[in-house]
Amino acid sequence: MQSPILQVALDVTELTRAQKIAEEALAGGADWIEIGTPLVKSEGMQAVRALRAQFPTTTLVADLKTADTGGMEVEMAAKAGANIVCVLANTDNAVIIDALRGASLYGVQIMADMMNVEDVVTRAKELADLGVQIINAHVGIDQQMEGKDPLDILDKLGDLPLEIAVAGGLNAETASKAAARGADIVIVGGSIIKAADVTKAARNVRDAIDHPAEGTTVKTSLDDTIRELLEQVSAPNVTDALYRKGAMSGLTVQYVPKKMIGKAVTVQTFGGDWSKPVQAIDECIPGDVLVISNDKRTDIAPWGELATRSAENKGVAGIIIDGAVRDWDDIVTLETPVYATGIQPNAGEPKGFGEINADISCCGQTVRPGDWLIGDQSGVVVIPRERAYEVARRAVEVQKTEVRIREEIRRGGTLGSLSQLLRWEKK
Ligand SMILES: O=C(CO)[C@H](O)[C@H](O)COP(=O)(O)O
Repeated sequence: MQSPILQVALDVTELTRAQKIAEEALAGGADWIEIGTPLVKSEGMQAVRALRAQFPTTTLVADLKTADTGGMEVEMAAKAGANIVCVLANTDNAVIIDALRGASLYGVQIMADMMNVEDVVTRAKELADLGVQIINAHVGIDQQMEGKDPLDILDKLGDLPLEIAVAGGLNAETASKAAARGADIVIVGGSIIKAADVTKAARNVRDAIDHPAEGTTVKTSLDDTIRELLEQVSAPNVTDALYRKGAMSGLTVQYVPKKMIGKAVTVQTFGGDWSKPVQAIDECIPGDVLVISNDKRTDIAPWGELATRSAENKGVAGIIIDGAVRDWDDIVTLETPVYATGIQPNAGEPKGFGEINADISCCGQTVRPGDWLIGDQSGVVVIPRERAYEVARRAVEVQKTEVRIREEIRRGGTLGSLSQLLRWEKK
């Protein structure tokens, strides 16, 4: 079986960074270079021209995701130096036909991106009949964050006698599976271009697709998957993934012996009444986070060392109190993260006011039972339970992007120059 082509997608917004990444990816065994949609939107056809000048003989793919003016867009990309132009498969046939006219006039090929196509087999056959040369079984980046898998599309297209590309969050392991399932072109973006060592990451994928293997898939529960993803990231990564939302404020008292990740068990109590907070410990399962609203009272504590010890016995991942905590000298000898807005020696009476597992307001955020929390030395971020998987996936992408930027800073760049900060100021 012939090895698939490895196409590396330059999904960055700065041309100078893209050029360096392309050079490193080719050194690691990439065959084709894709001018990714973010790059072409940020830099225009100049990105294609610059990469053509830099790599005169490399196959360049312009991922325009054309949805209209097929011929015109293909002409622009072809004249700038592209060999293959990507159009959206679910656009009207009029666009595809015009793109194909342009392609034949300027000697380039058309790759049709199957994102959002319902019946992929029927559409792929139609496109092939129209003359499209390459079908891309693609799951877009936002779709990946919701758990969609390009290998499912590939499986449906696998038997068709067409040139098939596959893309969408592939890494060495999944790229190898794609090769084993017959992909002709394996397209990889993030897991190569966000690596500190792009050459090594490209080489890993190259080796993986040169030796295709199905491997074994271990099925894990959704909660375990979310937890595994959040283990890889920081609280700042998560708030970035939430477009700078979700951070709790005022948690100036922090004991963080380890990162805190877990689902909320919420408690509303009043004026230091420690009855509901202590009862809530018994409602927790290992890995939960206790989130307590003391009605913003920092003059009286509903939580202390004995409660923390009890929570630790139950495997609670951490405690957050919008209010005061006491016994701090002892709490800091334990192993459970505790966040609070104040320290105060006096507790209230255990009268039983309040509620367990109601929606509460805590440190500027609404917290509902089952929402996810991540806490580290930077603070605590709340993740709405219905978006937990998606946000965790996005946070991992934020974290991966930082890996590469960190490496570029290590090589002597500055954050401002690398990201061309001034260019992004709102005009
Ligand atoms: O076309 C794209 C996004 O629309 C990407 O280039 C493609 O999905 C490959 O990148 P990644 O491996 O990061 O998903």
